[in-house]
Amino acid sequence: MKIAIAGDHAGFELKEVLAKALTAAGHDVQNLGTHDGSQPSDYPDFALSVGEAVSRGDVTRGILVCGSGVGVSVAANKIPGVRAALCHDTYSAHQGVEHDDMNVLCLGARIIGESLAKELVAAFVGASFSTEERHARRLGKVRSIEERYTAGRDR
Ligand SMILES: O=C(CO)[C@H](O)[C@H](O)[C@H](O)COP(=O)(O)O
Repeated sequence: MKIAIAGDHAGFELKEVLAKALTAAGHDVQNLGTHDGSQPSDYPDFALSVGEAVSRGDVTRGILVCGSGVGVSVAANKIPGVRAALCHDTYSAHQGVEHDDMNVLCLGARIIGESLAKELVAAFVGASFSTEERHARRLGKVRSIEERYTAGRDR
């Protein structure tokens, strides 16, 4: 799977660990920074990079890591076509894909450890959107909300 991953200074170390693990598992990983965790950086910049890669269809999924996971999830969800969520339990990490077609997983490096983060990522990338009609119907309603605010605008 093509996956874009990024994070700010707070997420740098965990992001690097996850990028290596995903590559080792055979995924095509685009590491969009930060590439220097010693320098302060701003989470919206990375949410934009990953969100745009997902929105354009350059990658299938995105992963964002900041201190809490909140900042990147707030920022990424501003981008049309992005369905980002902060998940620190494995049920949400796969159910968010199965029911909600979540395409960006957000993690908080100051909250969880490497082992849980790896399990969350595995649950996320291993899940697929359900074929059951009710989920497609609900996703259509989510898309209608987005279209109400983006109609007529350039992406
Ligand atoms: O964790 C976050 C809140 O969602 C942010 O994305 C940043 O990682 C955090 O604010 C960084 O904090 P710092 O005090 O500037 O290191």
